[in-house]
Amino acid sequence: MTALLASVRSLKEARIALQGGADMIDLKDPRRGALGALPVKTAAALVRFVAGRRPVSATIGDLPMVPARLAEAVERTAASGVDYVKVGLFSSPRQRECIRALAPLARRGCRLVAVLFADQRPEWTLLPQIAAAGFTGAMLDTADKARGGLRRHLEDESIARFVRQVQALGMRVGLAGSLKEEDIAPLCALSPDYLGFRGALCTQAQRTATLDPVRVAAVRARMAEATAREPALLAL
Ligand SMILES: O=C[C@H](O)COP(=O)(O)O
Repeated sequence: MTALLASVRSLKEARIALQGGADMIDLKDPRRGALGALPVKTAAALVRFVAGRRPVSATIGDLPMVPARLAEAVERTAASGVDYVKVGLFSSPRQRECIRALAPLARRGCRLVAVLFADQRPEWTLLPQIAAAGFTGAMLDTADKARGGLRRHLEDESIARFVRQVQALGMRVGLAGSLKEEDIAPLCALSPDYLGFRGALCTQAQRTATLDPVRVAAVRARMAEATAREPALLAL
């Protein structure tokens, strides 16, 4: 069943996401970029607030592909107590070096999720290395939120290949990137583990605005409807 990941930046938003039925609480400051990071103290306070009711993930920020900087940011973020740390693999010749630099952290038990960007010609060939480095999951997202959503940049067939490949490598797979309500059914049909949302959950669909309980409920309802159809689709 595809689960609902909701990106939140405050305690008030975390409460709305929990009450609205989000399955994963994702800590992020959308004003600071696609994977904008919250201060570690704020993240730790949010982890205490969620108190195990749902798994919690957090982003490390839109950082340059410098291995030591990523490793340091992952350690700092993990110290907040989150269950998963999301690392953006932005377009760069140093992506493989960065993945290698994070492997020791994965070996020490840090649950890492690699985020590839649909609007930056993501390299599916990185996936085996990501799995071998011990990452728990891989996600697709978009880096430039002004340039349209995931399905504007990649055909559904290509997204389906990503989902299958990540799952075949034994990792959990998530899809995000300015997803709208109408994207939910076609993407749930691909059976990813997570669909991730921020903009669609906010007032006037502005990702830098505040989570709106009415929108959270609408997305939750669409997800419930679409996931109810998943077993039937799988049986085809
Ligand atoms: O991880 C999920 C993201 O926060 C999605 O944000 P977005 O829906 O605004 O692209």
